[in-house]
Amino acid sequence: MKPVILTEVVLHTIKMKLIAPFTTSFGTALEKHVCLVEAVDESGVSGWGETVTSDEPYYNEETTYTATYMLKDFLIPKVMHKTIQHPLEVHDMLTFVRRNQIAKSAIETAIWDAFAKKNNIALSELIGGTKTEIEVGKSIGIQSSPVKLVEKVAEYVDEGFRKIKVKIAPGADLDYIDAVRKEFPDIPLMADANSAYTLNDINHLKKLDQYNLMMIEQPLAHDDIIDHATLQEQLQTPVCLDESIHSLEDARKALQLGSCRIINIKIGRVGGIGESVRIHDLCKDNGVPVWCGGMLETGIGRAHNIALTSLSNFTIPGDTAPSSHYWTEDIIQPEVTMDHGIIQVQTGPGIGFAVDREKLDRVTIRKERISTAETAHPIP
Ligand SMILES: O=C(O)CCC(=O)c1ccccc1C(=O)O
Ligand SMILES: [Mg+2]
Repeated sequence: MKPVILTEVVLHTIKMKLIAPFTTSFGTALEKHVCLVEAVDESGVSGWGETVTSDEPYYNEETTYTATYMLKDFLIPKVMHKTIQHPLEVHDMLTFVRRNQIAKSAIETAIWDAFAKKNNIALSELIGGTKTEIEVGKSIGIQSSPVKLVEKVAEYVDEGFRKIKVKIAPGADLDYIDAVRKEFPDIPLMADANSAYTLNDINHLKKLDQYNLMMIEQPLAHDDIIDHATLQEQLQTPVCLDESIHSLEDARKALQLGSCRIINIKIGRVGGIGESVRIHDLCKDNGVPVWCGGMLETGIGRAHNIALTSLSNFTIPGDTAPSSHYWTEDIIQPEVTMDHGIIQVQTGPGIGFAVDREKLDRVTIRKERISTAETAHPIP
């Protein structure tokens, strides 16, 4: 296959308003700033990536602005003008910078898209995806009351979503789940705590076992895999890890310790598509199912998620809901749409969606071009 050689990277910083506020145990998001990374190959082909960051460092330590800075001063200079034989090489090229996985993922995913487009192959096919369509779930933020939540769940079940994920936090947990289960005894239902509990809450968390949940996602600290193992031993409900898994090594250790029975793979959180595929394969070899989490992405991040989810061990519906659930207008053509809870995997080259330049320009607040590998810092 033809290698990629980047001659220019364009950073499009955009601001988009969410159609509705999204509340988790760490706060409420009303709008998002993201940096879209356009990686231009010497052939003129552009590949696209997205910093799936939040505006504040509450989910993890990164923000859109820290990610943009890391990209400009360290990560892009490292890959600029290099001959990249295959995008699987990019992960290791970027390990000279510690952590900053979302920033790394933004340029890594752009290179995957550029490489796939240059070689006229769908991203899904390039990574070994076998599914032609994927099942989708809906992640629902914390609502003002259990009644409100039940209304929302009813709406999304009617729309055809294959899984309902409810955000929980102390004070908004058992009553909420109880109300949903009473109304919907059989739907695939799960809870996501975003690290809102500690092991002191173990007896409280055990009460969730009566609701036949598919899993509880990240109940304990964002940086923990030890206490999660203790909790999993005492819970019937499978524990799923999100925040705690940043790499293949983290996943290996969590599985070895028994910290979870399911892993939520987010491309941004683990530093890109290469590492996502490796974690998928490890889980598959160990009989551990995975699913693709969401970060309220624009169409670009959403497109990467769809391609990734085409891998065979993504057996649980993900959080990749259609564009219209987040934005009045997405920046890709066509937008991501869903039919009875199913999204078709794109078959066109790369991510298979085109960036709508006109719509992009309307939400752009800054545009910077980088074409040199020179920086203020020595790059090893
Ligand atoms: O994109 C979606 O719809 C899922 C949103 C979601 O749950 C989420 C959004 C922002 C930060 C963390 C999370 C999470 O999965 O924990
Ligand atoms: Mg989560």
